[in-house]
Amino acid sequence: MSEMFREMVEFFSLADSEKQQYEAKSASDPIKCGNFNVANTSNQSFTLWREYLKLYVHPDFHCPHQPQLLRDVVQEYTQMIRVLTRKLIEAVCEALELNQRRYVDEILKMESSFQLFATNYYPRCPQPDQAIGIPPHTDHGLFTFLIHNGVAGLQIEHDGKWFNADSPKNSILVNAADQLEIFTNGRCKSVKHRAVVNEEKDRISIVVANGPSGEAVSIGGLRWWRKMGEQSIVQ
Ligand SMILES: O=C(O)CCC(=O)C(=O)O
Ligand SMILES: [Fe+2]
Repeated sequence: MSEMFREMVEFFSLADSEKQQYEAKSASDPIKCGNFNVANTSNQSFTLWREYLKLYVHPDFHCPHQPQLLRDVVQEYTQMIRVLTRKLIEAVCEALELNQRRYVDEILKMESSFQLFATNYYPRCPQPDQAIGIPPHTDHGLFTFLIHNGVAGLQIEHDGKWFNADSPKNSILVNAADQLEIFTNGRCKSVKHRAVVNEEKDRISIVVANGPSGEAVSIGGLRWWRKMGEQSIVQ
């Protein structure tokens, strides 16, 4: 993990001219970075205090050439996360008495699953109450896996209130995401969260989002819930 944080610090320290080639042009760019802008969501305007790098890493792997070791560490880490995702989906199927083989192998197609690697760099902010790292949102995919450099910032919404949700350094925090909520027909709720910034320390978080295969989506689960006499949470 510490190697990955080192590589990420190195990436964000690259000259702007080097990073510019990856500047986000469209949402589907396989490698994209960006920084400090204003976001408008649900009639609210936020000043975003962060720099980010996002990579599509599975089924096709994309990564900048610099810094040199980045490719290897991202490849190793995301491969390990795919194994973990599969185990967690198997556990969810077991708990809900869904046929694992059918859902994990045939429908979710974890071998060709979609995977996104994202790093957020939140420099210390002179006016933390006037800015935000990332505004409130839920993540796409089945699960997201989050690690950070030991600086607090993640908050989770529960019953309309925000709570600090900082995991210990060197641990992986797992969040349920949108397609898991659909797949389980609402039993696992996609967690609404945001990242706040602080005046004292730079923060880095590394987030890996794992979805089912692009061609599979989690429709299989829906058919199952309908068969069991439940109304699906999506049409
Ligand atoms: O930095 C964090 O703690 C949250 C990051 C996040 O929610 C995201 O990248 O989707
Ligand atoms: Fe998120």
